[in-house]
Formats: sequence, structure tokens, C-alpha cells
Amino acid sequence: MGDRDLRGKPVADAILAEVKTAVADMADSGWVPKLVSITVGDVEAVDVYVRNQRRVAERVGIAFEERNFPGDVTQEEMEVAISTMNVDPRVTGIILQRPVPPQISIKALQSAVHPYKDVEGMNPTSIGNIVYNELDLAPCTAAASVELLKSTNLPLQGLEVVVIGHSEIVGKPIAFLLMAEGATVTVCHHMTRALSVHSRRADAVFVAVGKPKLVTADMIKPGAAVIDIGINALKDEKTGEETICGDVDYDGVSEVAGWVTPVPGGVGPVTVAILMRNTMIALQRQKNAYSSQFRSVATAE
Ligand SMILES: NC(=O)C1=CN([C@@H]2O[C@H](COP(=O)(O)OP(=O)(O)OC[C@H]3O[C@@H](n4cnc5c(N)ncnc54)[C@H](OP(=O)(O)O)[C@@H]3O)[C@@H](O)[C@H]2O)C=CC1
Ligand SMILES: Nc1nc(=O)c2c([nH]1)NC[C@@H]1CN(c3ccc(C(=O)N[C@@H](CCC(=O)O)C(=O)O)cc3)C=[N+]21
Repeated sequence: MGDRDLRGKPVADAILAEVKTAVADMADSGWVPKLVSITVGDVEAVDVYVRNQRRVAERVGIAFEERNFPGDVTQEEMEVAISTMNVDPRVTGIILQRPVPPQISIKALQSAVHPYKDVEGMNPTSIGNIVYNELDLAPCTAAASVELLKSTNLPLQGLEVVVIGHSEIVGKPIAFLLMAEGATVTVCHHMTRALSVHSRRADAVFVAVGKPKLVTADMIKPGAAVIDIGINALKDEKTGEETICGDVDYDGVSEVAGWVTPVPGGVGPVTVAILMRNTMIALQRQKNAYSSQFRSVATAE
């Protein structure tokens, strides 16, 4: 690890310390969090994510259940399963891992997850809140990436930020979260004509594409912060060993950038921590809704 590394662990540990305290506080009033993690079929990057969710959930005291569905599951079967979890009072949060097989509509399933249990903030109702600057529960990787930028202490107001990738779950939510903080945001994608003209101007570059070494040193302004969200499988020709890398040419960029998040060891751990924090926010919302409903019933008598 280089001295310009923006490591995820310290940021994740600070978030998880707060989560652990929240779990203890809620347990005192009888509220116990449970996270259900839905996977469909079998995807390597998803396995890593779910494995780390389980490990961290156990560390902070959040009950964890993985629900894996076969790759040929039908849309209707998925919607029935989610409806059952929506009404199960023991389930606090539901996360639906991507990708899902082609016969499944991810958007329909995200809409099927009740907003109170939408710990990824991807129900259209939830993600709409980001436009209204209600940022407490946001898509995990986007929120994690912004937390990492904040840990540089760069002032966000007026900061020139370039986001490369405009997916609904990462690129776009990052742009909205940064706009809410007053940054000047440019979003690039495969139709952007001169990517490096934009990235070289930026004080901070976020990249979420899925292309190894897409971002090279000549594309980065000296001293800029580089947040690498990409996860790519790399097979070593000689040993055949498989490792992961991001979208950034780490060796070259870490000579120029002021900060660069390593992959692994950067955005990933913070994504997991944010998911745990979102689960506790969902539990608090459920508790508030329950209390106000029964308080009104109690006072109505
Ligand atoms: N660490 C974490 O927690 C997470 C990491 N990831 C990783 O982030 C990466 C992106 O995933 P995701 O956000 O789902 O994005 P998608 O895979 O859905 O889409 C890729 C995005 O990159 C854009 N793109 C493709 N080629 C280029 C290019 N040459 N220049 C600029 N933009 C380009 C695409 O634009 P267009 O649509 O116009 O083609 C699209 O917006 C993946 O590697 C994924 O594994 C994803 C989720 C969480
Ligand atoms: N709805 C949805 N939301 C996601 O956020 C989402 C998804 N689907 N599908 C899969 C991708 C991938 N993803 C990862 C998150 C953390 C690590 C992670 O913990 N990485 C660690 C550990 C890596 C390792 O253990 O080898 C690291 O980078 O240091 C990995 C992968 C989230 N994803």
C-alpha cells in the first residue's frame, strides 16, 4: 500500500463502531435487526460481497440471512418471496444483489421491496429522496464512495468532480449525493467524447465502469483524489492465479494523485459498512412508525 492510499478500513471501522452502538441501544428497547441478502444464480463478485456482509453483520450483532434463488427463478416467484419478507416483522432490511438473470426485472423487484426495508435505497421512492437532499439512506456504494472523498477533508462546495460511469446504482447516485454537497459534477459514460479532457480538470475523479486500467496517470490532475469503484477479475498468465483490480492503473495514478483508493481495500469495505448503517436506519424508521401508530391508538382511547 502506498502513502497516498485512501484506505477503506479506517472509514468502515468508524461507521461500524456507530452501528454497534445503535444495535445495543435498539436491543434495549426490544428491537433486533435482521438483514436478508437475496442473490439469484451464482456470480463471483456477489459471493465476495455476501461473504463480507455475513462476516461484518456477525461482528456488529445484526442477524444475517442469505436467500439464494436458482438462476431460472421466475419474476413472480421473486415477487412473492419479497412480499413475504415485506410483511415479516423479523426482517429489517432486504438487499437484492445485482446482476440478476435476464428474465428478472431488477427495477420491478426493487419497487417490490417496501421502502421501510429498502436498505440499498434503490426503490424509486427511496432514490427519489436523494433528489430532495434527504441523504441519510443512500445506495451503499455511492454513499461509501462519497464518505471516502469526505475523509480527505477536501471542501466539497464548488469542488470539480468527474464521475465516470452513469449506472443507476453507482454513477448516478454519486452525482446526486455530490450535488447535494455543493460540488460541481460532470458525469461521463461511453458516449463522452474526450474523457481525459474532463478528468484532467477534476479535483476528484470517481470511476465505476468495469474496465481495468481505464483511468491512467495522464488523465489525472496532480494532487487530485481518485475513487476507484471498479472490480475486475485478473488472471495471472503465468500462475493462473485470479486476483481483483479496479478501473484505475494504480501504479501510475498513485504517482500523480493526492489520494487513490486501492482495490481491494478501498470502496469495498466501506460499502459493506454503509449497508449495516442503512439497516439500522431502516430499523429506526420501523420503530418510529410503529411507536407513532400505537401511540396514536393509545391516546385515541
Ligand atoms: N465496490 C462496490 O461496492 C461495487 C463495485 N461495482 C463495480 O463498479 C463497476 C461498475 O458497475 P456499475 O456501476 O454496476 O456499472 P454498469 O456495469 O451497470 O455500467 C458500466 C458503466 O460504465 C460506463 N462505461 C462503459 N464504458 C465506458 C468508457 N469507456 N468510458 C466511460 N464510461 C464507460 C457505461 O456507460 P454506458 O451505459 O453509456 O455504456 C455504464 O454507465 C463494475 O466493475 C462493478 O463491479 C459495482 C457495484 C458495487
Ligand atoms: N445491489 C447490489 N449492490 C452492490 O453494492 C453490489 C451488487 N449488487 N452486486 C455486486 C457488487 C460488488 N460489490 C462488492 C462490495 C464489496 C466488496 C468487498 O467487500 N470487497 C473487499 C474485499 C475483497 C475480498 O474479500 O477479496 C475489498 O475490496 O477490499 C466486493 C464487492 C457490491 N455489489
